Amino acid sequence: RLVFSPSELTQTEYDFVIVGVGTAGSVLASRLSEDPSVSVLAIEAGGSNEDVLATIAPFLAVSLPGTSVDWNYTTPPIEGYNNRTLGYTRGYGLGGSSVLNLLTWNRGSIDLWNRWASLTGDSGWSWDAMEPYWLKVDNFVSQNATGKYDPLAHGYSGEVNTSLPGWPTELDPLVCKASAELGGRFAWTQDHNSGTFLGTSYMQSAIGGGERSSAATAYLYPVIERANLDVLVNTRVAKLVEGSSKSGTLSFTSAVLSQGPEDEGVTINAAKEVILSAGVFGTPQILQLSGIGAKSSIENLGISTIVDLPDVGEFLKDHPAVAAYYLVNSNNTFDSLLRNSTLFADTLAEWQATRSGRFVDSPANTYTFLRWPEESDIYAIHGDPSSGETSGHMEVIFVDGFAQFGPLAQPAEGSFLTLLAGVVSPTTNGSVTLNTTNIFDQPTIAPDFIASEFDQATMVQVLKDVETFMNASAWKDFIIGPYGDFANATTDALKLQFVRKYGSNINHPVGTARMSPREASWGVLDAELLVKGTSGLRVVDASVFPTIPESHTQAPVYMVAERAVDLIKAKHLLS
Ligand SMILES: Cc1cc2nc3c(=O)[nH]c(=O)nc-3n(C[C@H](O)[C@H](O)[C@H](O)COP(=O)(O)OP(=O)(O)OC[C@H]3O[C@@H](n4cnc5c(N)ncnc54)[C@H](O)[C@@H]3O)c2cc1C
Repeated sequence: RLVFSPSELTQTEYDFVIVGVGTAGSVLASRLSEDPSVSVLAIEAGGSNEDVLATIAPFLAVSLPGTSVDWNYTTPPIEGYNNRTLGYTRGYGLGGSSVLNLLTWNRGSIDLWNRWASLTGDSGWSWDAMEPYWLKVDNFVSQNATGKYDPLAHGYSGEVNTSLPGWPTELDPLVCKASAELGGRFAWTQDHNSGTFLGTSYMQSAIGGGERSSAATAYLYPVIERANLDVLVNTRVAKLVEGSSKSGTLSFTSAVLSQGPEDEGVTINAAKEVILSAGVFGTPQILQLSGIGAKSSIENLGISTIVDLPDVGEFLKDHPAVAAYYLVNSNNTFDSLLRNSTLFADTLAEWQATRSGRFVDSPANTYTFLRWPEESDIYAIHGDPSSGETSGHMEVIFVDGFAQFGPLAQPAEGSFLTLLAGVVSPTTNGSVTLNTTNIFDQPTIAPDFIASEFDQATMVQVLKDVETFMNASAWKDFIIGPYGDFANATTDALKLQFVRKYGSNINHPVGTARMSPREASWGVLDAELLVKGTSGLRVVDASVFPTIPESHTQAPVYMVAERAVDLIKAKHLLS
């Protein structure tokens, strides 16, 4: 049941206390409460966004950042981006970021999962071992699209509805044609979710029947009335405190719940485990506030270090990206839709009446992942930071209109094509550190985009790849020419300047509580996601990723959560 205040809770102890009911937290709340003998409390900082139209209609997703469903974080000035600050979007409310993300559905490459198995020393994270969890999550509903996907690469009875684009755009055949014309690194790939995230393909998304499928709609809402599940909203976990000590280790099985900066809070206990699923910024913040983190940084705020784990909040990785715009010869891009309120209202009405039309998709239908060319000397200079040959170094997303991404707003006139270009194997590390001891104050989230030479060189390379792709003759009747400062970014140095001026990110942060082998001196969690040096405390969300996927991140979060459920059920002998 949904609960709005800690005072409405009828118990002070539950078997499991889940902190953050976002993407991973919704999976855990749903799966752990499958066993009726188990009691579960899931605590979410935000509320329910079930009725917010833009969280349901896929095309409107781009309007969600900066609204009440967003945490609205801000970064400090980022040196690599000419000391600009960026807004950093994270989902606030049930379903977390799965409710406002841009829906792209990527499983991660074969090498990504095998690398995680090797880094953690646990073959359970390998591509083969994770296949059952992918099948538990994926419910691919575009079965009639023969030739456009690999039927063997999908699940058909998982929880999240997934599909190919439902509203074809004029760009789709042009992207296919340019890919066929250029071949090589740009060649067509039937289905990235087969395991090789390289080449050009149709985008698959977490959409079914023209609506977003989120962790909230797929996992949480269908079970929210279970008698053994309390979902407490509008409440933050301010910190964890030591519960009774088990087997000589420090047991963090009590959580302090708070509804405002002045609220002293109430304490709730977990008989079995506290599971942190507060996301890549919330999880390290709670750990640090609880005295689990780098001694050198938390003691500055007067917090006593209970477990000295220097990697908490470190190794923040995200995909830097920049938008390159082209003016196009067309009246069909979504530019006219955004400028014409009658057309917009009619398109919305069509979606509301029949779940059809342009609003059934996010604004992109096709994209490409690329590796640096084999002959490039980048490998000799920097090595290969990607997971391996099934993973890319860069990505380009094709958007059929002017997508506002970064500081440029949609011009008053003209039709556009946006190429969102970025690095998917960045080597730059950022961090999340506390500013104050209050959970209601934002921590410092410093992604430090393009600080490394590899990331700078790769941003330049992907913009060259954009030009190569757009020089294919397939575009000759469609493209008028590059728009704005991108037209003048004709050298490597000017391209880097362009990135510094307009670069942003694609909202895929991971890694702030990395898993590692239990005995390793690095990392925050062991391979079963338990916080090192503690008992009864686990982390399950994007912060556990030991490396950044060279693809979009939500499906791996769902898969990690599904495996975590099995680990937890096995440990506590649950059904
Ligand atoms: C704008 C945007 C676009 C994206 N686009 C894509 C895409 O197209 N494809 C893709 O694969 N991925 C995309 N992503 C990334 C993807 O959505 C995330 O990787 C994934 O959802 C993260 O899941 P999570 O469980 O780690 O965190 P979240 O889903 O963010 O969940 C964390 C939850 O914890 C709650 N919380 C935090 N602190 C506390 C606290 N102290 N107490 C209680 N609750 C707390 C939060 O409110 C939130 O509900 C996008 C993300 C964003 C923001």
